[in-house]
Amino acid sequence: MVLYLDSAIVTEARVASKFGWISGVTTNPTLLVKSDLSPEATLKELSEIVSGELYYQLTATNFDDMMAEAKAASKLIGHQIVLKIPATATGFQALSHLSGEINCSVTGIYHPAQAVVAVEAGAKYALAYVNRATRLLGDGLKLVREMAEVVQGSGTEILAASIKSPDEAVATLLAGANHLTLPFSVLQAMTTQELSEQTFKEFNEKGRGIMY
Ligand SMILES: O=C[C@H](O)COP(=O)(O)O
Repeated sequence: MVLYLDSAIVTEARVASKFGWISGVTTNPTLLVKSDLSPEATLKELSEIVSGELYYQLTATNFDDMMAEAKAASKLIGHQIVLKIPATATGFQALSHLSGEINCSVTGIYHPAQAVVAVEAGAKYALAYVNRATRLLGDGLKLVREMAEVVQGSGTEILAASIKSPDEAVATLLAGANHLTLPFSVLQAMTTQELSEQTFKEFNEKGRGIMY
């Protein structure tokens, strides 16, 4: 399992990369627009900050433009790129042409059948939007469970996104997701528990180590 930061804010990526346990950054058009820099400058900066994978979501909607955008993004980001390709008929066609040369994921999956096509077209990752699917379909965890079952044994792994809390992150992994991408606030929240803070305060008040 790996954890990614789901953000295009350069300062967040800088802090998260220093955590030491974040394997890359996922972006999408609405995250990129929140950056102070242009999408190109943001992606360039992120590629320098992050040592692992950097996800870029295609915005083109026809096949030829998707291919051109994929090549431009690949040139800009380099070997760290993972393309996020929309789960549409044209997207799957683009995926089958691109997956031999660039690491690709399929994004915006709302039905396990789309995950089956993602496998056949060569996706490295299939993305489930957990919270969004719960809001739109009633049960995002069921979607994750079914996707995990249909891709089992293939070369495609489930990357879960749209996760709003540590509880939802854990439930998503228990439902069968292989990897998670999380907003900065959720990553931070996952490190902090009031009881842990209290426990170590108590130890340190009652005893001492070699330094203090
Ligand atoms: O790129 C996908 C995002 O993680 C979706 O998250 P959201 O549903 O909060 O926009």
